[in-house]
Amino acid sequence: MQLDQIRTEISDTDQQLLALLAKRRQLALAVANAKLAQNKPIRDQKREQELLISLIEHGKTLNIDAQYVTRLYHVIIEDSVLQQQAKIQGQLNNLDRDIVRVAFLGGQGSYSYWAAQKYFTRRAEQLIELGCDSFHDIVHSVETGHADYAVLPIENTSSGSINEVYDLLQHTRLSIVGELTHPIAHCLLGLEDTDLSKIRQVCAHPQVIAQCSQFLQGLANVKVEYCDSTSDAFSRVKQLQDPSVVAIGGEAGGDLYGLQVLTRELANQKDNVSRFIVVARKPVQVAKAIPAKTTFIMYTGQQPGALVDALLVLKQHGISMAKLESRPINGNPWEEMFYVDVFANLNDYAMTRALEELNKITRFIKVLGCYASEDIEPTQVIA
Ligand SMILES: O=C(O)C(=O)C[C@]1(C(=O)O)C=C[C@@H](O)C=C1
Repeated sequence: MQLDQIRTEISDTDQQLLALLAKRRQLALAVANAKLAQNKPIRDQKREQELLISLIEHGKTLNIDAQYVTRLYHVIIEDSVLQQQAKIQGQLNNLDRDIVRVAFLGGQGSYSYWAAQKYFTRRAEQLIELGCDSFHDIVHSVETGHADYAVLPIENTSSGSINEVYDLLQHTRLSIVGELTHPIAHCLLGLEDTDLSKIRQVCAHPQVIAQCSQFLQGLANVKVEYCDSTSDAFSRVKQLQDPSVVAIGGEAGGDLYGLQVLTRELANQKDNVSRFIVVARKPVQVAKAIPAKTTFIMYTGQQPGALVDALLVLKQHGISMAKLESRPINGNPWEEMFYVDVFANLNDYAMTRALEELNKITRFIKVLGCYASEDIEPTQVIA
């Protein structure tokens, strides 16, 4: 066969694969409704294990190795579970809207832009993108009704918590209605004729600079320019048309600005992932069929053992904590507000009781939201 002929067949095969994946998605959505009717949880790890084992076996007869099958399967199952969750949440909260207005940091190509695309592609026909210059403006645009949702980065595996976002959550009446994680693969990006040895200036967002600190320390005589967002860094490089000026950001984002990848994997940690939260004016309920997280803030006071006592309440009700963070309270030096993420639905009996008890022993407590957990653990195959 000629090269062109073979390629045509490959393209045809890929189209068939896509059509089959689309069909599988539709079947998964039908399963979601059947499960709701039968009061069953969305995730069924036993079914996943059986499927994966049988696929691995079948793969062997087709000369497809187990690792390849497993990798593909993880992607397919993650999509299946997230599609089902989004559909059920949409139905429960009457969220099925054609057009949503979403505020996020930066413009097209910023990491927050991709996170917003990823989250809402399962939830809306059309996105109106409202890029903002600061976290404050993002929150404000939802508070004032200019946007329906905001997507905000809250933590990163390399640079840790994003304090500015935590502080904004303390003072807003918005609720957390969703979360997602997004891999952050930092690259050095520049104009086509950039010579790595002649770089003079690197443009990046402060969070990105923190996540790539080790790489940046290794660059001698290079000025680091702080930018409002990753997309701001891209547009500066594009506008300046100076090959000695480069940006740090994601490859897909840089591509939108015609920038070339010069080096990859700049983050201090290999697994560089950011967690984003989605906030809105109205809280949502999470269906029982879906694993939920609840986030609340509390001020315990400074008496000895106050935090331990509060955490013991969670323990006594069998509630696991996903994260504990503390932030200073404005105007009260050395006093701390605690932010607690727990694996629990706000409507669970245990969670209701725990909050009642916490209410009695803390000086201040406020629920920031209850939302579907999008942490989809890969299917475990028991050897
Ligand atoms: O069969 C089901 O119960 C489904 O929900 C479908 C499916 C899948 O996509 O294969 C997805 C999630 C479950 O954990 C198990 C399997």
